[in-house]
Amino acid sequence: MAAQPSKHTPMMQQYLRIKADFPDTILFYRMGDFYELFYDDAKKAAQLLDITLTARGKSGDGQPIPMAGVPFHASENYVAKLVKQGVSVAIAEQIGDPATSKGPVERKVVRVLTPGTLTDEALLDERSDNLLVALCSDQQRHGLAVLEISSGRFSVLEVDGEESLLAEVERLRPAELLLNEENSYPQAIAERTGSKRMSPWHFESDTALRLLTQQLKTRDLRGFGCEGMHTAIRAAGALLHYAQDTQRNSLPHIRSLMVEQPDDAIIIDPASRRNLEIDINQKGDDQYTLAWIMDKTATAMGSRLLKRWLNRPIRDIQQLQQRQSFIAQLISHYSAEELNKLLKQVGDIERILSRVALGSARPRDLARLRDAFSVLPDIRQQLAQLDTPLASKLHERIQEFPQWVSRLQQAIIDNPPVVVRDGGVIATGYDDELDELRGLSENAGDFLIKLEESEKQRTGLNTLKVGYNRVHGYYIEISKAQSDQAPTEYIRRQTLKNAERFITPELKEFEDKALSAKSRALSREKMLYEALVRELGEDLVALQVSAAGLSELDVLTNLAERAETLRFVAPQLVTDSVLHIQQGRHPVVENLITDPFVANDTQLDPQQRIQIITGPNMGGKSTYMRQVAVITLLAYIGSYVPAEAATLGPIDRIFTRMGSADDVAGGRSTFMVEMTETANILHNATASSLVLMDEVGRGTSTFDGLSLAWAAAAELADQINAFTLFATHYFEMTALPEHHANATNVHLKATEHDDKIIFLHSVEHGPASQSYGLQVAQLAGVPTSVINQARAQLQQLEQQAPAEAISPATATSAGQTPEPLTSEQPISEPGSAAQPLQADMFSAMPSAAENRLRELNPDDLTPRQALEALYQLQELL
Ligand SMILES: Nc1ncnc2c1ncn2[C@@H]1O[C@H](COP(=O)(O)OP(=O)(O)OP(=O)(O)O)[C@@H](O)[C@H]1O
Repeated sequence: MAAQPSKHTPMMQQYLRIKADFPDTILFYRMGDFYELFYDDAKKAAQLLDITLTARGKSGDGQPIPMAGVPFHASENYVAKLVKQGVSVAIAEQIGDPATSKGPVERKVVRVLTPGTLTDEALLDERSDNLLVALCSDQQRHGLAVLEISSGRFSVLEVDGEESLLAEVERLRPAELLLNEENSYPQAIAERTGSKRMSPWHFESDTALRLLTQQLKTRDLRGFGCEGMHTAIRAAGALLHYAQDTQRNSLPHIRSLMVEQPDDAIIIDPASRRNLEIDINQKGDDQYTLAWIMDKTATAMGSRLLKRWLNRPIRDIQQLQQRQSFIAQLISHYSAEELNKLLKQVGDIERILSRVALGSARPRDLARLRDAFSVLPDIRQQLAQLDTPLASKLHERIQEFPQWVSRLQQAIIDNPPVVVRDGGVIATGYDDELDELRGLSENAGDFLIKLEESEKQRTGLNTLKVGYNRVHGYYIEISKAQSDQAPTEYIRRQTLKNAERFITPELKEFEDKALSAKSRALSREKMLYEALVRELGEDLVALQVSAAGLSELDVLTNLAERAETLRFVAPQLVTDSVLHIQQGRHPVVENLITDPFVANDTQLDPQQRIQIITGPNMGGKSTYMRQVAVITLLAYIGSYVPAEAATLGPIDRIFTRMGSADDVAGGRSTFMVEMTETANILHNATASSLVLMDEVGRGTSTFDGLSLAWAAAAELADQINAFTLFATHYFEMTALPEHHANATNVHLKATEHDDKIIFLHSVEHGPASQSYGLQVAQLAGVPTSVINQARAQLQQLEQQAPAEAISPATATSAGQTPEPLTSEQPISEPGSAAQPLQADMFSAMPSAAENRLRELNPDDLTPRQALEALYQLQELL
């Protein structure tokens, strides 16, 4: 990039010296009222910030130096924009005095802002976590360290295999991800916005251990329960070093290390996380997500905790039951509303406390702490009235800080300004010396008026005025006409067109005192303020524990309010392997539609493990399946659920294979995405998993798709035995229960009236009898001419229908008499036999493929065999 530093101007040499320490960071180099950026930094910033790229002087090789600049006063916005795009920024300020400097003024990097280490309120989204994550791997074992620097929460975990790793990264959504250069990662990780590759030495074991024990002030890490977690500890070391380095701070608010065990939580893979729209919808914002409906928390810290809970449902039944009984108490005591009001006054003390720890708390932060602390007694009083173990725990964790309430009330004015720099933060009466200094500078006005009066009288000059300007300080002004009558002790300072200005020894002495009093008052104020922040920092542990307790209280209060408002009930969490939901609802859809929501039952247990769900498009299949997952997820964060009753057994993972989108970035077709997700489910689901499959096989030809769908469902029913909801348009799939006793057919009911389809959205036993594809197309606005043509085509196909049923299970079993194809079946006859709705595709197939397909019995295929068979078929075709 740059030529030899010595060939440059002294200023450029200084720039390059500083830049050498920040190779992967955009350097903002302060020059007067601008921050200037050079070389590649300038090019990159010009592109990312849409600012002009210019050039300055010549570098050693005679080439102009690319340059871009941003005005100093608007820099915050530019920095925020860069950091949001995953770029780190270092800010070099002038720290030397230009008047006395020989050569360029001394400059130093005073702040480094990286996407994962932000603490400034203005740069953070208050209702989402902003995480720094480091990753270190040893073959299939992946260690992750996670830090939220704006709260001090620091945790480690280890997972096996790439799928689990991707699931964790998707859950955490790090703003910045530090990767060990030595390891190789899938594209979704390596090319994530905010990924940074670091040299292996950062991940060195011994250094990690030393750094961690120093930070946590312990001899070893035994007390944290992370023995044997070698890769996670190495990641934690790299992370801590990076955070300390960029913050230039010892991070005193990081005092503990939490270990997250994967088995403690229900695992949700990335695809399911997207499909269930937990706190981000498929478009990437939070509209109509589960969090959107569930989050009415009073504080931003509560909102962040709720999202963490929703993204990581837990499996500890005792803990969940404690949450449930706490919610029950809040409801029966009508305390949710009152608590919500009090918590609103608490605000986001979690982030404020970390700014206290980092020494960057602003005056308004302290005012907010003062207001927060003053409601703690009322909050504790509310808690004391509740009689559950969790209420007692929270009562214990949330402390009162009366000493700080009165101290902050005395110290800080009611509505302090944003920064302490210009003063006016510390209240009168808090410090005598400050009051005296302020008195001196504030009484200046009085003194000058009095001086003007007495001088006028003494000299008899009626044009005499006392004034002040920034260059010459205080002066006495007399008009030109009277100026020759000025007393002899007046010393001339400035001659104007119509007046002369003078100074007197008395005025000079006053000036010295008044001006210095002002700056002394400011520095005294700053000193007092910093001392206050430091002292608060000494109580950090108790304050942080209370903040965490308040966040939890906020989430539980919110869940109680939501349960009441949205008519939820407490689910029963049992150890039996069942999933029984009575009159379940989808909380988001229910709140979005204007028609009444049709509630539905779900019955999955050892006898009925898999539901084959059929019904027309738009009938409500996806909504029904998602509602089961959402109810499960809510139950496993301790929330009440949208149903009349629910009994849920242990769940280890939630899988969904729904919707279909190309992975253009990853170079995978719709079908490939679908199959990858299906393979993941078949490899990882267990008898305690909840599996939702929607239209598996849709992305390929009918027979490939059907065979695969059948094979996957059979595997789930027989081998895996997972709780499975399997929605399909392949009507042949409704024959599955004939072959698998634990499978059952249900369908979404619809009816026809005047040639129009009416969706009833109720889940009924048995397979659907009609697909209504044309009616739905009509409803969607497909032109009548096209619908008519399609109807004619359909009739023709029906007439050509084969004399053989084509369900994959019957394709090989000879001698079965199939039903003729028709679209005029009665609607939803429970238990009616499978009605093949597909046209005969065999006739259109090359015979080799046809023979191969007829040989297959997907019932007996393992997932791998099914995939292999599919590829063979594709080749044959
Ligand atoms: N239980 C219900 N009560 C009331 N309305 C519902 C219900 N379920 C679904 N709906 C309405 O029907 C619409 C379509 O539902 P959904 O997407 O679940 O249908 P689908 O059968 O999965 O359709 P497709 O097969 O085309 O994907 C929803 O957006 C909602 O407006």
